[in-house]
Amino acid sequence: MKTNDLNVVIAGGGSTYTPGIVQAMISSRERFPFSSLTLYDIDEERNDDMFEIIGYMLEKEKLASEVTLFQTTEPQNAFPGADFIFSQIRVGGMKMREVDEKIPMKYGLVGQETCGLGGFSYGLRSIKGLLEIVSYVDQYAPNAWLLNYTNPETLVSEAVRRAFPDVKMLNACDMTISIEETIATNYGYDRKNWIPTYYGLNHFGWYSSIYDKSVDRDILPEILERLNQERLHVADFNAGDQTWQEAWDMLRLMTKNFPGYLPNNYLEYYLYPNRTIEHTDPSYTRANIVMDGREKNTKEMARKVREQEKGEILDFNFGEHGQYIMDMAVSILNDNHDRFMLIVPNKGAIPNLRDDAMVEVPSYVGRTGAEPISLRFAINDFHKGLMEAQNAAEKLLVDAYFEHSYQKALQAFTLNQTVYSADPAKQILDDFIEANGAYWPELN
Ligand SMILES: NC(=O)c1ccc[n+]([C@@H]2O[C@H](COP(=O)([O-])OP(=O)(O)OC[C@H]3O[C@@H](n4cnc5c(N)ncnc54)[C@H](O)[C@@H]3O)[C@@H](O)[C@H]2O)c1
Ligand SMILES: O=P(O)(O)OC[C@H]1O[C@H](O[C@H]2[C@H](O)[C@@H](O)[C@@H](O)O[C@@H]2CO)[C@H](O)[C@@H](O)[C@@H]1O
Ligand SMILES: [Mn+2]
Repeated sequence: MKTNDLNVVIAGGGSTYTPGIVQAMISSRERFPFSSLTLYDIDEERNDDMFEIIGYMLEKEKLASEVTLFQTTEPQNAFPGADFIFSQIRVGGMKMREVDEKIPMKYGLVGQETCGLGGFSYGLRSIKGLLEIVSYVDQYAPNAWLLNYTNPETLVSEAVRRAFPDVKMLNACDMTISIEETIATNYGYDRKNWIPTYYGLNHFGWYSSIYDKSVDRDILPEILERLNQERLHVADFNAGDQTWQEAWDMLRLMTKNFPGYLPNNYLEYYLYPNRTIEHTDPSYTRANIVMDGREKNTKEMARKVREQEKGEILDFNFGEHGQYIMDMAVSILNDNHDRFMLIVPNKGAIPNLRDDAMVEVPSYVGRTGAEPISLRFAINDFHKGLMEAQNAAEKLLVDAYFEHSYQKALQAFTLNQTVYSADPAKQILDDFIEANGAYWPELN
């Protein structure tokens, strides 16, 4: 494997997260010596905006002569010669995210980007787009590592496992690291000392312990106690974002009612759909907030660069998101065996769960990829029951994708853990078929 002069491709180059990833690449350059960066996107305008912003960042860091920046909408120009590909596409963009969120709400169900039926709608679009990216990697750069952030992670990773079982790919989510960072900054810990044990499906899991090396013991009980006593405030990287404050308040409610474990905040959509519906405005959902915020902000940065405005142009802060994926790349490159939460085939990692479930567990990462840990205990019936039902729903949805099966899609929608009846499941499925059009596979 090449260890310097690395060629990096960002698939979904126009993503609002690209500046954060590039910032992490720049600050990790000694450990991750890259000499070219290619932005690949199907949307030329978004890609060009990002080309301007990233060009400005490289210039500012005096790297413009050391790093060649490319942009392209052609896969045959993007992928050949790549060593690392970071994937963060959003098939259908924010406009379709808005549809995913609003249709279920019309029928009184949770409308969310990755959870519930909105997540299933996004899943059927995203599988198609991500399999395309993996096929380009397979065709043009079979030795490259593909590090994937594209959502919904459990669904896309299940589909890739079936279609490309041998691709060199890691599937990651930044949520656990953001939960840890938020807790650490609120309560005065240094999470660099932590060895967390966590298990679940993506956006559907629990911490069972957090071993702190500085005190040589499990500090999860005291964190749970702190959560019981004190409000958890948004950390600076989500500052001013009311949606995240609501998420942390729901996290506290879950730890109060189901003590002993720290849940992923996304479980609120499955355990308390009534409450999450109550605090969501059905005519102005998260997609609208992001379009009016992060998306406009990115456009504005590109405009300022083009018009050579003076003063502070760069304005973004995604916390550990970029650094987390960069640290994985470094761990592969240097065979570090650092520990990350990854979405991997179970194969005994959770001993009392089916082997072929895609689960999220701590994994050590080195030159040969991910080595997941195996839990030293069987998970409890509450978590197991929730996961088994949700996992079966996800499996059925991926079956529906590959088999073009309406029946399997309806079963998946009905079994989704946010759904109380097959009636709304069918109505929502039919609405989604119409709204997604050619983004979805044909279902017969
Ligand atoms: N795994 C995680 O924890 C995590 C965290 C944050 C974001 N994400 C995911 O990252 C992705 C990007 O999020 P965003 O908010 O920046 O979205 P965005 O819409 O701003 O950016 C996505 C980009 O992908 C491009 N795109 C869409 N389909 C494509 C295709 N088939 N091929 C190439 N490019 C394509 C779009 O044109 C767009 O520029 C989403 O999937 C989001 O859910 C995941
Ligand atoms: O609603 P969005 O698009 O702002 O965020 C949805 C994503 O949320 C999680 O990632 C967060 C992260 O947890 C947060 O702390 C900060 O770093 O921003 C990230 C993106 O907003 C989640 O893990 C992703 O899967 C979601 O796509
Ligand atoms: Mn995530």
